[in-house]
Amino acid sequence: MIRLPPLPTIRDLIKLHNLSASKQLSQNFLLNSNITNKIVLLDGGVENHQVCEVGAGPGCLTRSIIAGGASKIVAVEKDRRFLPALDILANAVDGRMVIVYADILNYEMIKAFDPVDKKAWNDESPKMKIIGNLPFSISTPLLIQWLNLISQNAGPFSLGRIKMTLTFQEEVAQRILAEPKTSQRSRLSIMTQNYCHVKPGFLIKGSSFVPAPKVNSVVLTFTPRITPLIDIDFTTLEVIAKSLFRHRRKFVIKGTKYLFPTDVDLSLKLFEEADVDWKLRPQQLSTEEIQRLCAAYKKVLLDHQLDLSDAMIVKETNK
Ligand SMILES: C[S@@+](CC[C@H](N)C(=O)[O-])C[C@H]1O[C@@H](n2cnc3c(N)ncnc32)[C@H](O)[C@@H]1O
Repeated sequence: MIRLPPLPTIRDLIKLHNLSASKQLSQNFLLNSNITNKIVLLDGGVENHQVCEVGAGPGCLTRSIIAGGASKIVAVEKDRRFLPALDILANAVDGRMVIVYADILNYEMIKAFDPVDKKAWNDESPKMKIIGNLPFSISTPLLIQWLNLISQNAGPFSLGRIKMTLTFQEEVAQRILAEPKTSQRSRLSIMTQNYCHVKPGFLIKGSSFVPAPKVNSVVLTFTPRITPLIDIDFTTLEVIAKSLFRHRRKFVIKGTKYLFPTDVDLSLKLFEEADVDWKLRPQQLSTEEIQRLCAAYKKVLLDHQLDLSDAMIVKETNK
C-alpha cells in the first residue's frame, strides 16, 4: 500500500462541511480504511490500474484506491457537497485523480479510461477497474445497464473485459450469486452469470456504515466472460428471464404466456420445442434448459410470423 500525505480524517471533513447523509442518494458511508483497503485488494488489487469509482462520497474508498497504487482515478459523484473532501485528495495526488460530477446512470464511462491500456476481448482483462460502494437505490439498474454493454462489448467494455468490484445489499448479492436449482435463483442470477464470472468477496455488516442501514452488504467481483453462456441477444434474454420468473411459486409455463401476444398462447408449443417440462418451478430450470427455451422461443416466433415486440411483457414494459 502506498502512503498518502497527511490528510484530515474523513470524519473531520464530514463534520467540517456538515455532510449529513442524503437518504435519497443512498448515502451510507464506509469510514473504516481496513474495510475499504480489503475491497480494493480483491481480485488482484488496483496497482497500475486505471480505476473508475462510482459514487465516491467523502472519499474513504477513494483513498484506498489511491493507496492501492492506481495509476489514474476517476471519481464519479452526483452530490456536489463532496467537492471539498474530494478536492483535498485530488490535490494530494498531483493529477492522478479526476472528479466528475455526474449521474452515473447517464455518464459515458468510456471517457474515464485512457485507451492506451486497451486489450482485445479474448485477451486477459485490461489494467482498468470499476469499483463502487454502490448506492442501493440504483445498484440493480446499474448492473443491468453494464451487463447490456458487456453483451455488446460496448461503452467502457469496448476497451476489453474490464473487471468490477461492487457492493450490493446482501439479499441482492445472494440473488446475483444463486446457482441454478436453488431457491434464490432469479432473473438477476441468469442475466449476471450469463455475461460474467461472479465471485463473492466478503460481507460488510450494516453497522460498519455511517449511517448504518438495516441490512448487510456483500462485495462481489465480476469478470466479463469471453463468450456468454447462452447465445442470444441481451433484450430477448432479459424478456425471457423476466417472464420465466414472473410467478416464482407456480409452474414455469404460467409466466411464459407473457412471451406472446394477449390472444395467442404458444407456451405449450415453446416447452415441446425446447423439450423442457412445463411443470417445473422457475428456480428448478438448469442453464441448458433456459438455453433450449431461448432457441425454441426464436423458432416459435419465426414459425408464427411474430416478433419480440408483439410479446405482452414487452408491450407492458413499453407502456
Ligand atoms: C453508498 S454511498 C458510498 C460513498 C463512498 N464511496 C463510501 O464508500 O463511503 C453511495 C454514493 O453514491 C452517490 N450517488 C448516489 N446516486 C448516484 C448517482 N446516480 N450517480 C453518481 N453518484 C451517486 C452518493 O452521493 C454517495 O456518495
